[in-house]
Amino acid sequence: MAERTSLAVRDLAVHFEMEQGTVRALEGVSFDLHAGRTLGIVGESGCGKSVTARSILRILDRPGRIVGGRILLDPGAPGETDLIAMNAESERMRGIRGGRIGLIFQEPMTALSVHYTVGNQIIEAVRQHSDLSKAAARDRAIELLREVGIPRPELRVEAYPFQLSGGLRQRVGIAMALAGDPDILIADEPTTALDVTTQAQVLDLLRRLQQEKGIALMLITHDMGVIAEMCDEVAVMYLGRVVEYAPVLELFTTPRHPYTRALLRAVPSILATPRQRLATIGGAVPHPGARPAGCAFHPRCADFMPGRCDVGAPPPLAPGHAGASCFLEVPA
Ligand SMILES: Nc1ncnc2c1ncn2[C@@H]1O[C@H](COP(=O)(O)OP(=O)(O)OP(=O)(O)O)[C@@H](O)[C@H]1O
Repeated sequence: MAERTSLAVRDLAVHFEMEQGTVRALEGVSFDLHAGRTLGIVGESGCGKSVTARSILRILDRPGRIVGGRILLDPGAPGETDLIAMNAESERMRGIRGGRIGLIFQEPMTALSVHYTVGNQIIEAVRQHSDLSKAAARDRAIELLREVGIPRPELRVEAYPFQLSGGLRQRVGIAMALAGDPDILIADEPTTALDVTTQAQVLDLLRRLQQEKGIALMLITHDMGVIAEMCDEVAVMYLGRVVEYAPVLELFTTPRHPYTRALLRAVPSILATPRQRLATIGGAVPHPGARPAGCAFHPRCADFMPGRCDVGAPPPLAPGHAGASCFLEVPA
């Protein structure tokens, strides 16, 4: 059966207008999310992973602005919708945010309030995206807590977030993300704040939910171990661009972009110690406001070709096709 593309991001560009000038946080970012599959987005801090997620959900922080591209929900289907063309605060976009597309944060307290019980917060989220009565929504909240593996959910529904451990709180965060019955989930570093054992449990949970529900999952991480364990395809980002896109096995066996190779070299014991965080690679990521000419990675690149890589930008990737945006891929 042909896989269904749930979301297609095309040539997404995001700018932050700062006093010091325009920061081009994203430039020409393209990728697809497919039902039942997981796309990993990986790269060092500041490469644009969170800005990508927040753009899809239309919750970009000011002064961030989407200045180009398309974000197509159900691309090619009769109901295809470009999320960029929608008013971020419109009722329809609010329905999509948390309804069709759920978001799991690194720190679950970003999504939870300290003032209300977890039950009341999930009930509220369920009711925002359905016509259920309060009593039926409460039953649904208990069912969601059970689904995410919270023991004794009929008691825990009355707990306040601060009464739960970090791991249980993240499970509640996942239950909140599932409250609108989404078919697309965006998880932004969902396990970074957790200890190693809890990380493994939360990743298992995400994988199980994704497979059972056929969800299209976009998983943002720094962590090549998480990528290896969880993802079908991977987009490697550097300074606001996707520099390599590949099926996960190809990425680890035949990485094509020197940046991907550097990331993998920085985690030499990847197979021995999964979930190890990326070590830093040589040099620092430049600020997007001071993007180097040519290929932005050239000052740190082991394969730098003077007169080529510092002059023109390598051709961008064709969306959905494996490859690297690098002059090594292009005949001289
Ligand atoms: N609120 C903001 N104001 C100004 N610039 C911002 C803001 N948020 C993001 N940026 C710019 O966008 C770039 C990308 O940020 P983003 O948060 O997407 O990176 P990231 O890859 O998610 O990093 P991390 O792994 O640290 O979360 C930043 O380097 C910064 O220049």
